[in-house]
Amino acid sequence: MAASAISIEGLTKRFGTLTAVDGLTFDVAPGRVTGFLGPNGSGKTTTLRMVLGLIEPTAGRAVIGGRPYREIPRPMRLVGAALEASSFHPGRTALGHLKTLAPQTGVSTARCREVLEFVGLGPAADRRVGGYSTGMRQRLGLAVALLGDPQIIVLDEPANGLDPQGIVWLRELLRSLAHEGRTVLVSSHVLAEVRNTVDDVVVISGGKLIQASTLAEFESLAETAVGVRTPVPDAFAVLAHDRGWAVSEGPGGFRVDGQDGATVGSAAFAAGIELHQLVDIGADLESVFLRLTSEDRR
Ligand SMILES: Nc1ncnc2c1ncn2[C@@H]1O[C@H](COP(=O)(O)OP(=O)(O)OP(=O)(O)O)[C@@H](O)[C@H]1O
Repeated sequence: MAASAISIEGLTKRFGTLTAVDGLTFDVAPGRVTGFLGPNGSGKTTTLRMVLGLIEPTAGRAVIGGRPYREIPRPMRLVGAALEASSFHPGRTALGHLKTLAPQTGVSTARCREVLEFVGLGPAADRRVGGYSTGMRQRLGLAVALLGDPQIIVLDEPANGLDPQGIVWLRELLRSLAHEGRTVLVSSHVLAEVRNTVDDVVVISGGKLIQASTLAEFESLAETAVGVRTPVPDAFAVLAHDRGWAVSEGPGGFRVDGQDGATVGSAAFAAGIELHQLVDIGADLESVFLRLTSEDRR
């Protein structure tokens, strides 16, 4: 397989006068989980629908394993996708649903049962999907995606409707799929939801690419901060003022933005200021995400 499992070049989709996806170019690498991030309505689903050959691009192209989706023979053996969790026939059982997909995927009924077990739907395999919770539908969507044991997995907001336990389970599952060398592309409008899951991020806003990098590079855009507790807040406030630190005071103590613990600790020590707590507060990635995606880049 080519170095990038999914390759998107100048991908554009217009609906009338609305440009939903605007000249997107990025690659998705195998062996990694890539988060496809953007606010509601930023064009994620439209992009994924083009990747999966469900709608035609207005311009540009998307290729999977070197060819457009529609040219892949038995695509479900190469690419597994879950776009909408709600589009299952409510009268069908989960097993019945997978069995209808088995011939085109070239898999057995045993494989259908196996994959339902794998996503935690074993006990519910023979129940009608109409009675499923949102989380169960998400799991069924995953079962469909994984049915053909594909190398490339594309999931649209798979964490929606999952409870916290389900989210942890999903995270482990996606990590293990990537660990096996598979390509995992997963969309979300909630950065926090995927932050512990993804290796790479592709961030879009208004249909345009904002950032495509490793998560670590993305995190480096965020400013660090330090939390401080001191029995002598007035003295600390004077020190912060003297140093020109951006400081705010809350019920839990001070927050110093843009500094690290070593700088603040040394300065306090030199000034003879007693500290009872000094903590590095992790980079505030959520605010970077909001800032990047709310700026008007159109
Ligand atoms: N078939 C369509 N006809 C007209 N407009 C559409 C169509 N599909 C999507 N859009 C519009 O394109 C824009 C992007 O929608 P899209 O569903 O791709 O965003 P999204 O990032 O997936 O959002 P969400 O997180 O809410 O699912 C939106 O303004 C949407 O209303």
